[in-house]
Order: sequence, then C-alpha cells, then structure tokens
Amino acid sequence: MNLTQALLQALQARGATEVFGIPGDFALPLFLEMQKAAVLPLHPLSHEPALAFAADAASRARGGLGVAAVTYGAGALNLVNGVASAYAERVPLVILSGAPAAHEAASGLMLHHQVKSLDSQWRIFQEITVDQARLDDPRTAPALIARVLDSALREAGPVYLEIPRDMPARPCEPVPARQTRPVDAERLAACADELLARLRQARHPLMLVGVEIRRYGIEEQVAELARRLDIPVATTLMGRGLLHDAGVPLLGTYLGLAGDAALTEQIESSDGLLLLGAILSDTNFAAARRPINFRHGIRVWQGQVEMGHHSYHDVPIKDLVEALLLRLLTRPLRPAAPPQPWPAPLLPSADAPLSPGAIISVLNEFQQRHGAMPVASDVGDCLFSALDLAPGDLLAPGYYASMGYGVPAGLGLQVATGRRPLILVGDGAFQMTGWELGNARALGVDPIVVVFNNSSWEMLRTFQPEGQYHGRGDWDFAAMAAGMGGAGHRAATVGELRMALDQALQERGRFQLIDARLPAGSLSPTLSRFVQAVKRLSMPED
Ligand SMILES: Cc1ncc(Cc2csc(CCOP(=O)(O)OP(=O)(O)O)c2C)c(N)n1
Ligand SMILES: [Mg+2]
Repeated sequence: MNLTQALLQALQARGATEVFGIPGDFALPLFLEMQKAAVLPLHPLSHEPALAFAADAASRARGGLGVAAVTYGAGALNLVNGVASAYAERVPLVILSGAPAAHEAASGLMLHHQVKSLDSQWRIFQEITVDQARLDDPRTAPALIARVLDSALREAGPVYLEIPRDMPARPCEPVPARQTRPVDAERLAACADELLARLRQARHPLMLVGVEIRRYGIEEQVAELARRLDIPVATTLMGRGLLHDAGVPLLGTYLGLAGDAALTEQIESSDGLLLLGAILSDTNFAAARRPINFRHGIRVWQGQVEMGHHSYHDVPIKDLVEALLLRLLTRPLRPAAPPQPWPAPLLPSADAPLSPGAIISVLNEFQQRHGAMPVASDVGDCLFSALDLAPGDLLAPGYYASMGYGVPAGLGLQVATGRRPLILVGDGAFQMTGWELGNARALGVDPIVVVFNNSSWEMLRTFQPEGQYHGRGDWDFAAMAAGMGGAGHRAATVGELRMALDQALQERGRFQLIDARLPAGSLSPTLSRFVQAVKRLSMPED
C-alpha cells in the first residue's frame, strides 16, 4: 500500500464518496496515484472555487467528508474563499494540496507558485481550517491523516493536508480507523439534568434548531426529542430545511422582523429557548424585533452548553441529545405530526410577468405536481426567495454568504447523492461560477438551473440605490446553454416559466438552464421585509 491508497481508504471510511480536483505539477504525482488507486472517483472541474463549493455540498447532502484536491500555490490559494465558507458554515471539508518535494524546498531557489515563503500557504490555511498536517514522512503519515480527518468530523470543519510531490507513491501503512474522544459521563449527566430542569420550569419552552443537527447526523434524534419534550420547533435561517420530513410540528423559520410576526413573537418571548446547534450570527438573529437575551435560554453549540451563567465544555451535541432522550424514555412519544402540506400556491395568471415571488409560486406548484427536488441556492435574492419554498432539502451558504456557491453545489449534490437538484442562482452569481455547468456531461449530472435574471446586483442596489455600478448588463444565458452541452429556456412570464420547467423535467442527460427574466427592481417579499427591518433597526430609537 502507498500513501495515496492509505489516504483514500481513510477518506472513504469517513464518508467521502468522490474527490473534486484540478491538478498542477506539484500535484500530478498525487493525481496519478489517485487514478491508479481507483478508490474514489476523481472529478475535475474548471476553476478551484467550484471545487470547494462542490465538495462542501457533497458533504452537506450525504454527510461525511467532502474532498477537494489542488496543486500548490495558484491552485490552493484559489480555494481560500470556499474553504473559509466551509469553516464558517461548519462543513467537514478535506483539502489535499500538492507541494514541493523536500529536495526542491532545500534548493535555495525561489520556486514557482511560491509566495512570501514556502510556508505562506500553510499559514494561510491554518487560519481557515480546524486542523492541518504536512505528510512529508510515510512513517508518521497514517497517524497524522487519522488525527486530521477525525478533527474534521469532530469539529465539523475543514482541514488541510499538504502532500510534497515525492510522497504519494511512497509505501505506507494503513490509516487507523476513526477514534472518537470519550465524553466525561458525570459532566454530561449534570448538563442533561440541568437542561431538562430548565425546560420543565419554563412556561413557553421552544426549540430553535441550526446546522449542527445536520452536520452531526442527529436530525431523527432531535425530532424524537422534540416529540418527547412536546415542545414546538422552529429553524434558524441557516437551518432552513432541517426536520422538514421528521414528523415534528415545525413552526417555520425565524427571521425576526422579516419573518412571520406571530412566530417572531413566540420565539422572542419564550422563557425557555433551546438553541440546538444554531450559530449566534447576524444572519440568524440581527433582524430580531427585540434582542433575545440568550442568557435566559440554553445554547448548545460547538461542544459547549451555556445555560444562564453556567457553561459546560466538551459536551458533544450528539451525546447530549442521546442523554436527554434516555431521560425521557418514560415520557410519551407524541405521534409523528403528519407532513404539513403547503397551501396550494396561488399561481398568478399565466401572462403575468415574473417576479421572485412568482418564480417561487411556480416552483412550489411544480414540485407539488412532480415531487420535491433538493435545492442548491446561491446568494442574492434567490436565497431570500428560497425561504418561501415548501420546506425541503436546501443547501445554501446562508451565513458566510459567498456568491458562486449555487451551480457548483448543485453539481456536487447530484454527484454525491444521484438526486437531480434545482439550482437557484442570480445573474451576478452565475457570471462567477455558472460556467461549471460545462462539466455536467462529464460528471453525468443534469441539474435544472433557474437564473433569477434582473441584470443587476439587485441586493446591493436595494441597499444603495445611488450606486452606479450595480448594473450587470443583458446576458442571454439561455443562448449560452447549448455551447456548454445543455438546453436553454427563456421565460418572462409565469406561463413561460411553468412550461420551461415541465419541459426541463422531461429531458434527462443534459442540464437545463432557464433564464428567468425579472423586471428591474423586483424583489422577493422576504428581501423586501429584510430591507425594511434593517432600515428600521438602523433608525435611532424614536
Ligand atoms: C463572492 C462574493 N462577492 C461579492 C459579494 C457581495 C454581494 C452580495 S449580493 C451581491 C449581488 C448578487 O447579484 P445577483 O445577480 O447574483 O443576485 P441579486 O442580488 O438577486 O440580483 C453581491 C455582489 C458576495 N456575497 N460574494
Ligand atoms: Mg441579479
């Protein structure tokens, strides 16, 4: 066995099902050994930012590790934004970067792709990953690989492996199996007991769930917990789509002033708010109608549990939920709530011009007729619009909010799960990474892409109308599809969009690109409410 085979087997054992990569001379030996090993399929894409987003989505969609492989310098540093997104969004991504061999590093010459020093790249990735290792000795590589990959899964974050180009073919022992750290049983028991006591004292307990319950694969356990506790559940913006088919009475998504007023009041007035795996971010809580005093609630995040002035450290959320369930076994398990049918979307008339809201109504009606599809959304008004989709699987960088995520994420989702996705993307974001659709044929995937085309960076224009730089010009995206091996559709009315979606669904084997033409200045209802909320919150108290 060589180092590459050992590494790939360890990645596969921890849930990876593919590697997205773009080689370079410092990584060619690694790529060739990955090809020879044939442990995980190796999928090239066209630009490194897409590698990170596709691997991120693969991890989110199926669980386990996502993997991106790149060359040193120009390749790896092109990944930085996508890795930073995975760090912020708590995604276990593994970056494999080629690097100069020891004798090259010792040559005394400045090497191509080098920045300030040969360690510059290492230091940059230290800042955006939860663990790192340089595999420059086959004797130490197995233990280093095991430690770093286990860190990715335990911390739910990206990790960095630097592989000098004289290492991939070196003989190497297998990587040890995954080790989980023991949990302090006494601390766990004390934490679970106090948490339940606080919930029992509360008159209006409520559970607000976030991304960690997906990252640690505990949605079913959390659903049972909610049913045994018999308390209502809502999701944060980032947690949109969680528990949608888990049989719990979901209240909806908390959006503060920009969301449903009754839900906002219920959450902000709860005297027993259990924040389970939710990040305290501005995207989740900045639009609060009135600031939530988290001290009065219970926060479970990144292995910490905070209640009032008590903090418990090293209490993994998965172990905590299991401990709570053990204490509730005598509690009646409320019967699973029937799936909440969404109200039949009131479709505007077929000749009505499109708007973000109309697009969502058409998509809801389309999914009601043909069945739900997983959704990958980019950043922009398409993401605010996506919050009005019927609850379902939604992948989006709702917190880090980098554009360019949608198309690569949709490709990664279908590669990793085989499920055909709907991709929602603005014209501006499509101009960044939409061209990766040209790889769909080689990847064997055929997403349906809806471009919210308002010829503008409309979200920015909404916050700064006086800016003269938000216009994006009139790009004919439908015409571009054929050149990339897909089918293009253009829709300016509700009827045209409905027909384009039905046609797109019928055709398999080619991606479908629907250029949904939006009148200038049209905003989704949710973004409009967010804008009002931000304006209201930024106004001095009157
Ligand atoms: C990688 C990156 N660079 C800049 C920005 C900043 C930004 C946030 S929203 C936005 C405009 C998006 O335009 P698009 O046409 O896609 O969508 P819409 O607003 O609905 O018209 C920009 C430039 C972000 N978030 N990420
Ligand atoms: Mg736009």
